[in-house]
Amino acid sequence: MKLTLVVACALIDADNRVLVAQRPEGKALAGLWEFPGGKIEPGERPEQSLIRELNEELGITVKEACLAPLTFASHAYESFHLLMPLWICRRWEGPVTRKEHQDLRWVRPGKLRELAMPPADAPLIPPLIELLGP
Ligand SMILES: Nc1nc2c([nH]c(=O)n2[C@H]2C[C@H](O)[C@@H](COP(=O)(O)OP(=O)(O)OP(=O)(O)O)O2)c(=O)[nH]1
Repeated sequence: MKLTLVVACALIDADNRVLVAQRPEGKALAGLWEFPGGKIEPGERPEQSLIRELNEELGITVKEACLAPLTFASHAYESFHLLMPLWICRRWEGPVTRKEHQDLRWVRPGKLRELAMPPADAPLIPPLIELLGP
């Protein structure tokens, strides 16, 4: 089984809402709501990858010191096993802008279950509710 490492981030706003992004048409899991992030490129440290992805996907600049690890997902998809650490971030520079996704939404953690998310993401919701409230 191929192990795929993906880095992801829950951006958190002043009202303790979390940013979720709708995956583009034509990609795997299209239309599902995910945490911004992506695959690590060769030679990158995970935090560097995440900072790059957040800039490419949302147009924001994040300092490494503003990323805090929260939890991780480990999920067997049909063709690979996903290992996905999730960081949280409350501080960034620049406006959050939709660049690659179909749509962006700020949602209370307790509402995440109402969104269609990738199956790997379900276990990430309780730690967010624990941290931020429902
Ligand atoms: N960024 C992100 N990816 C997720 C989440 N949940 C989840 O199962 N994934 C999966 C979907 C993809 O298989 C993989 C992320 O890869 P990606 O979005 O960078 O790449 P992709 O599938 O578009 O494929 P590629 O064209 O870049 O090769 O992780 C999530 O919450 N955020």
